[in-house]
Amino acid sequence: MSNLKKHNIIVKDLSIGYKDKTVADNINFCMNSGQLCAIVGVNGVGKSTLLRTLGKLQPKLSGEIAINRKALELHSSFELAKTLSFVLTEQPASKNLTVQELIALGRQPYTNWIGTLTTEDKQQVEESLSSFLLKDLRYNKCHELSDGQLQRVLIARAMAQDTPLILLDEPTTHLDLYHKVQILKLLQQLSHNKQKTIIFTTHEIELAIQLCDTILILDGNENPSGTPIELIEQKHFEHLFPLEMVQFDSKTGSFKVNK
Ligand SMILES: Nc1ncnc2c1ncn2[C@@H]1O[C@H](COP(=O)(O)OP(=O)(O)OP(=O)(O)O)[C@@H](O)[C@H]1O
Repeated sequence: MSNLKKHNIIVKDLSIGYKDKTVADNINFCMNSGQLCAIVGVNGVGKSTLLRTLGKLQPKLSGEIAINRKALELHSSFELAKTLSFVLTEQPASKNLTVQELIALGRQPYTNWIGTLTTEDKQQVEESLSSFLLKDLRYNKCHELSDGQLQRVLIARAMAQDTPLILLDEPTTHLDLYHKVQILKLLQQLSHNKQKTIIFTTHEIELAIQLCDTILILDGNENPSGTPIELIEQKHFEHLFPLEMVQFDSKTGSFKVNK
């Protein structure tokens, strides 16, 4: 079942990008278990590239990424399947499965080669269905779901995988404000109640300020990280967007358009 040990991910002097192109460098942060963490920054600054690098979906250019004090590249695929789960916004495959079947796939790292679910696996699937408000939808096909419902299913599958680290690429895209808040609150509960480290990329900076424990701002320079209050006090949100267009109000933690 859930592993309540303390876990962390530490990144030092990380440089990310592609063969002939450095997308971002000078990335340093530490994120601990029980924390909901957002990666924010303008379009194209490298949020998804960083998330994919943290998930070992693409190689780093240089620097260090350590999960539980062990370098990411030294974790075997088998070990990583029990250490981190990755939730992508677009999930093309598996939409013909029912909600329950898709969530049960999260148990793959623990099952035998024909995928037989043990009592513990079934309990974990039930808990995930319940936590993400999916019990009434369990026999629905995934292609019948709304974007918000499908997003909950994909996160529930990651919860069923029961890894200490969960990475999500823009989990609130295409959702209305209510459903964005719903997803982020469910992620917050999961991180706090189950001591997971949950890191997600987002453009919802104001919601991240209200709901996250830690934020990493990719700004192409210092890339500061800290609690929302620390980052506000240090005025890091003020220069995120061109001042003549958008200004940050540190009293309300929100952005205002210059008319
Ligand atoms: N496969 C790739 N090969 C080369 N360059 C890429 C590749 N994928 C992305 N890039 C480039 O890397 C940079 C960072 O892209 P990335 O998607 O990480 O940014 P992002 O901050 O997530 O952007 P957005 O907020 O628009 O989703 C961009 O300049 C992008 O064009």
